Amino acid sequence: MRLLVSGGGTGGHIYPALALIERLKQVEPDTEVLYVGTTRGLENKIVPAAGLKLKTLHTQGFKRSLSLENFKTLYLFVKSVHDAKKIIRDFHPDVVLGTGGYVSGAVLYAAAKMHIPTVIHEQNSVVGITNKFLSRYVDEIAIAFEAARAQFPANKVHMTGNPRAQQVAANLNSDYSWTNDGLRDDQPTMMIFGGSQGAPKINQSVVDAIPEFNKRDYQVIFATGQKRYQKVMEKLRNVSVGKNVKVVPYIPDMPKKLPKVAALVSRAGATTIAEITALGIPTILIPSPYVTANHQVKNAQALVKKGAALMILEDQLDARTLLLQADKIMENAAVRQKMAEASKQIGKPNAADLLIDVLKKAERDHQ
Ligand SMILES: CC(=O)N[C@H]1[C@@H](OP(=O)(O)OP(=O)(O)OC[C@H]2O[C@@H](n3ccc(=O)[nH]c3=O)[C@H](O)[C@@H]2O)O[C@H](CO)[C@@H](O)[C@@H]1O
Repeated sequence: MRLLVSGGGTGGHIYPALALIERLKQVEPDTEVLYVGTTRGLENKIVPAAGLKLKTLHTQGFKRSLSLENFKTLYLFVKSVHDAKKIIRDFHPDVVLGTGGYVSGAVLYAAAKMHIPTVIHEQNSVVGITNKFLSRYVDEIAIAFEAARAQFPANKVHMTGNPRAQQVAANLNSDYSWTNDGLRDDQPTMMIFGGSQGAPKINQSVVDAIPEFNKRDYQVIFATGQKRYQKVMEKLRNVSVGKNVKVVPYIPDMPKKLPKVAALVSRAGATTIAEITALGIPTILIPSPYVTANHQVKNAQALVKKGAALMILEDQLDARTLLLQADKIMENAAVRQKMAEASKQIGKPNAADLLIDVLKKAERDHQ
């Protein structure tokens, strides 16, 4: 299959696309892929690192209020659609897949206008603005939360789950050793990160909790977010960081590390949730309050209701609440076991295969 993929901005849109590509190449080794992203997003780092060809377009989001910037956004959209058509003509894909972010709006719109089979993947329970716009034009729509179904034209929707789930599930027997990070393999390890970019309030709470974490019988690996690392390191200048705590800017090889994690503290982004539930990782979710329609709280509640996760709302987050919940999970293996079982019940470990079926359907129906 010649597949053109577009999705960008944050890891939550990029990793599902990469997971799908990895699986497609396994089942169809002669697959050719081209990735189209934005000039500024995380994809500029992650996509070439995965050995894929990347082309970029210059796009930006609409402001919700009336603003002159919106004229520029409109201009950039029209120009991006024009540039996307050229990229599509040169690559001549069999199918075009969009995984969200403004750039996929231009690319999928261009492809639909050129009568090329199109599929979008929505990772969230509340549909993103780009996918909502595209839903009129594309052939098929794949979702990961049942709650998204009613927000799309019913005849196009397929429940697939998030392909990242299948990718991490395939690594279940990872032989990763924490000694690579200066930690030990004989202590339970808690991983902490605030989504793909890090989160200031989570970072501050972890910094404040480090003197206590130093005394625990468990380990902590904490990713600050690439751009927030310096700031955290400045705050830690006068704090001693114990041997059982490791602070890094970003964790690039999650599929290898996640199966070795005893528990996780994270935002409630859709892709993180797909990973947690595919592996059954007991988690403390701290939903981002800065997202459309507070959708991370809805994502998180789906797990909390089933006993698969605990939740701390951001306005209640500090070192004390974090430590309280962390100890509850990390100091009791039976609690972790129960949460893990509940979590696995929600997981969709064959999501990539189901999405490939949808791509094939779009291709077939065009013939
Ligand atoms: C603030 C915002 O708009 N967040 C949205 C964004 O989240 P964002 O991209 O932050 O979050 P997600 O949780 O969906 O995905 C994060 C991804 O980054 C990975 N990761 C994270 C940290 C790290 O050090 N290394 C690493 O590889 C995680 O394993 C995961 O695969 O897109 C998601 C999917 O549309 C939405 O649900 C989120 O609400």
